Amino acid sequence: MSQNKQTLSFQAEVAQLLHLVTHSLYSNKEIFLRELVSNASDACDKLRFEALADNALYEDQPNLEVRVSFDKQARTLTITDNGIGLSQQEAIANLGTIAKSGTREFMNRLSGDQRANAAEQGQLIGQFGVGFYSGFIVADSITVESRRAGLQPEEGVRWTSAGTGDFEVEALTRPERGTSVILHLREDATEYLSTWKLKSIIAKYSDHISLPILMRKEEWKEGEDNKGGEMVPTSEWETVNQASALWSRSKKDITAEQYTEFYKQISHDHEAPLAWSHNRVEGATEYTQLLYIPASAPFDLWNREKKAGVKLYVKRVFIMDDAEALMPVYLRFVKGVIDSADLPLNVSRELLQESRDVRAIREGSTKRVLSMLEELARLEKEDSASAEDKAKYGKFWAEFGAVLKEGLGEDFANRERLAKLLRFASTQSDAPTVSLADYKARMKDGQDAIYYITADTLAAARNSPQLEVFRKKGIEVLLMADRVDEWALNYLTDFDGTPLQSVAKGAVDLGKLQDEAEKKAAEEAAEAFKPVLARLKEALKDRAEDVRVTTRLVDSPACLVVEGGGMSLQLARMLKQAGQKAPEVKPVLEVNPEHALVRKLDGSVHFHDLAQILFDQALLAEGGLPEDPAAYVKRVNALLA
Ligand SMILES: Nc1ncnc2c1ncn2[C@@H]1O[C@H](COP(=O)(O)OP(=O)(O)OP(=O)(O)O)[C@@H](O)[C@H]1O
Repeated sequence: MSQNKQTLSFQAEVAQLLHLVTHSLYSNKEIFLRELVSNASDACDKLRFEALADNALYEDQPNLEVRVSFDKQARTLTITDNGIGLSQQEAIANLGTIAKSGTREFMNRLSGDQRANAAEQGQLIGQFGVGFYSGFIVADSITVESRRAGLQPEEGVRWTSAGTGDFEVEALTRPERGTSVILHLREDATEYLSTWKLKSIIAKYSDHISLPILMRKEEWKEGEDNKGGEMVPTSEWETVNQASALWSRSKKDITAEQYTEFYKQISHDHEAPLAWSHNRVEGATEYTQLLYIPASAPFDLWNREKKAGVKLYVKRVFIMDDAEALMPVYLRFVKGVIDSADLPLNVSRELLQESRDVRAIREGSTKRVLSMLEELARLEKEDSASAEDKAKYGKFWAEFGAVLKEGLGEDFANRERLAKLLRFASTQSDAPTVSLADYKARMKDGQDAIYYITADTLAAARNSPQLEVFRKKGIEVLLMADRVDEWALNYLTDFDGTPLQSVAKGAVDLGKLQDEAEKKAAEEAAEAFKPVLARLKEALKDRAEDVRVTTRLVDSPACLVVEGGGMSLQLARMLKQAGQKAPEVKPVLEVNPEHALVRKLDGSVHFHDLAQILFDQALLAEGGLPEDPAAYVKRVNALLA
């Protein structure tokens, strides 16, 4: 035993993960090869990238490749790459902890659902893949031998583990750069000691990998002593995948399965995408884009700092993951690859921000994503579309609609296209399926605005007193409860020539929707109510900007509104909750002179208390809280007693 051998423990999460991998039944064992080949390919990408700055890293092996081989007697399967390799410290750090976010998500899912039985857990592993640790699905021990590019041959490392709590590392002399992952196969994994089997798995999962994957050629060997013959490996290697980056191939040569498999590989998503778009763009800026719309939102979608999902390549050379300059923030859910023919290979993130080519790529890609979404929205209404296709836009909207709305404030150039993609719930539709065009088509004669209300929840929006008169007159109101709505709607003042109007802002003007008799009655009521209004104003002068008579209420005594250009009470509350500065909004109290409680005001000895109650109740109905809840309760109780 070498003197420098050390035994180290896995990070607790890794030990937990390995326990799962080795103790669950697994429906899809073969994914281990996909994961290991993908790591090998990533390691080659990293070498190519580092070598841009230091060509010597190629040493005497400029052709990057992955080799897959096996030894039937020893029961080992080996995946070797001549990529970047690992130093001893890197082996300890990277193979002893959980690096990738996909694996973390997988762990979260499992711990979030303790009821899942072993078989279901196994299925989850199959769908997600757990990177390097997938090797333990088929191996009872794994040896990794590696040497980092640029280090001396004697600075190699051997890492060994039986997939229990710990692993060993020792120094190794390894002349060739790169990594070999040697799997010591379990009894029940003998099937992977077969060229045919391995080739078929590579064809299924790894065909699009842009590097050559090599295996030994086989030849027929007659059996001795009348025993049957068999195929045996020769010393010659052959390439067993297409070895050209998927996106660089012609569309017509790529099947839907290949597009889907590629998506799963780059996104770590186990679900098939909703749509993709693959184009070669020519002209002033040349690039290839392969962009996908996922079917489900990742757990961290709300994090606007979250890395974008688009990988940047320059002439097939991988440059960086998460190239945020290539996609606007509001399209951060899009996954894919952009391969530029114009950018310099040594482009940095900083340079990307300033590049005119990148701006052109971002604009082109944004348009492409919007076209994909428009196509999904079109299919939703297309009679001849399959049920699955029809459901796609609804699914997209449920997962990503709120993020797309950010675009209204972020991407002025595409605002009109975005507006057409919006969907809302409304007083006529519980499901968020109403487009602004649908709404317009249903507008009443004489209606000259698109009405909407924002609230903390859909239920609060639906039950808001502000809607009463609209309901009475059968006018549809869009209901909005996404946190982003209020902000986003600031940027959308009209749709197709019709203004959008919040029913909680400004005096309600139903314009031509009110008949003459109604207008006259309202004016008379307001006139008769003037003295009471004056007293209300005085009683509430610290709390309300103004008090006025309204026609928007039918069943409720009062409601709060803000003046036309002001910030809604709901947005002000949201900002406060988020710890941000919000201006003090003094709302207007609108009262319904027809309501019994309001009529009671005149001549009541409790005038002051009733006025406060009226205000507090309007605040409650609108989703807020009285600033002094105890005082409110006391006043109500005093009147009830
Ligand atoms: N063949 C390899 N060559 C060099 N480094 C490797 C190799 N395989 C794994 N590693 C290192 O081990 C780390 C952990 O690998 P693992 O497959 O668990 O996650 P990952 O590859 O980081 O995740 P992702 O698949 O999202 O990129 C890698 O990030 C890499 O640093």
